[in-house]
Amino acid sequence: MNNQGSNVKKFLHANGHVVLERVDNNYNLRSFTQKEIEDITGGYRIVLGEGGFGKVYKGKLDNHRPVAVKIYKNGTKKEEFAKEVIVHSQINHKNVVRLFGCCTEVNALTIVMEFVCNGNLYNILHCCSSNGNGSIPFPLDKRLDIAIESAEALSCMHSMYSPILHVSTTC
Ligand SMILES: Nc1ncnc2c1ncn2[C@@H]1O[C@H](COP(=O)(O)OP(=O)(O)OP(=O)(O)O)[C@@H](O)[C@H]1O
Repeated sequence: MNNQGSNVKKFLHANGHVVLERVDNNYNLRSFTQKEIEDITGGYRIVLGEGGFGKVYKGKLDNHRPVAVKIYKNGTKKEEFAKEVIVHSQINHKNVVRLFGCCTEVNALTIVMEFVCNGNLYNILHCCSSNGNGSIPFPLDKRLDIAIESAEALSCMHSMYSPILHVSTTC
């Protein structure tokens, strides 16, 4: 583990001990500085969306891999952030975005994760496409596929050593 990686480890140990007592301690996350996050997002140019904890930006790693970068609001508790990072880092499932790393600098708490290219599920389910003869609702068989795949991901998370509680599920 490089020096930066050990910074993340120290941060998670200091702030996430309640969760760490309940999960395997096997996270392998890259550590980013605030400056690197600025570079990855090209100066926070493209906003993908916004959730309860902060804004999500599109970014690109140095190997050109596209990523989603979630910047937590100032005032987010370090313990809350550490808990999310530790739990997310434990999940290894094809239907859950992979966590690549995080920034633990003061007032710059950020996670860097796999980018999902098909947009927001809410829009897919609630916005109809059009074929010129009126709007076409998203097909039922595809809705069922999404429901099944989501349930598989939730089931995997529930089967983990540390039970995961969901406040919201974003797909
Ligand atoms: N990995 C990703 N790839 C592409 N877009 C994403 C990704 N993660 C989030 N987004 C976009 O950003 C929006 C907000 O994401 P976020 O995770 O903050 O939502 P949330 O689950 O409502 O938030 P919170 O957990 O903070 O309440 C999503 O609705 C989606 O449009």
